[in-house]
Amino acid sequence: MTSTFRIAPSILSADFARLGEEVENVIAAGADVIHFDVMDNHYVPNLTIGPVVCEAIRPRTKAPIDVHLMVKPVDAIVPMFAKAGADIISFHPEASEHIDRTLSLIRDNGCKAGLVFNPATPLHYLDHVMDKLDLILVMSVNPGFGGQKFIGEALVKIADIRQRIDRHVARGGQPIWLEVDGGVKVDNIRAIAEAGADTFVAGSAIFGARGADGSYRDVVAALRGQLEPLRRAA
Ligand SMILES: O=C(CO)[C@@H](O)[C@H](O)COP(=O)(O)O
Repeated sequence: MTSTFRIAPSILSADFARLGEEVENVIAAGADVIHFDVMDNHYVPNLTIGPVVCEAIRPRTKAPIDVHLMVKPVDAIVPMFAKAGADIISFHPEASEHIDRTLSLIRDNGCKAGLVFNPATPLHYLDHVMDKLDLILVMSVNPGFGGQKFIGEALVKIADIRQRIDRHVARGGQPIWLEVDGGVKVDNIRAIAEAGADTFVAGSAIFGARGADGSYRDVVAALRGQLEPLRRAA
């Protein structure tokens, strides 16, 4: 069990007309990471935001910007996001012709590198690249939209990846974040953490729960509160 947990609001569910303010508000509310969903209407059936938006929000926070690329092909857009201020860039293995090369490209551009697993993507893609990973993202919904229901089978995959990461670290490997994205709520975050995740993306659960004071403090505190007993037990 890890003692470090990170809350990563997905700005896909934020008010895009006030995006800079929304980024500042969730970080002020106690979140750790800004999760930035990039969809191309090709790899996934939706279209969202690109490097210019990343560049626009970069000055609004010192928190890491965690870019989740749901695009195909991947490589051409990596340097653009690095230049726009991304800290972490992750992509789907099915969307890259050369996974090892794309991971190197991300790190060579000064960012941390992540690989993303859809609900039906097999874990063998991890087999030869653990040394090149800083983050593994498990999708607990099919990618493309916020507000979907958590797919329970993801817990099995999280537990499997947790074992792989722990074995890797025990052999002297670098730390790797284990992030989960899709349908994460106050009522399931503890079970997700118990399965082995340490980083939790939440879109509708956070941006749909602005408190009476106009802030996101209560919902971020409620998510963290669910994790507190695990942190003490670690
Ligand atoms: O990448 C995606 C969806 O493709 C996610 O980041 C969603 O934006 C999460 O939204 P919620 O399920 O938390 O509402």
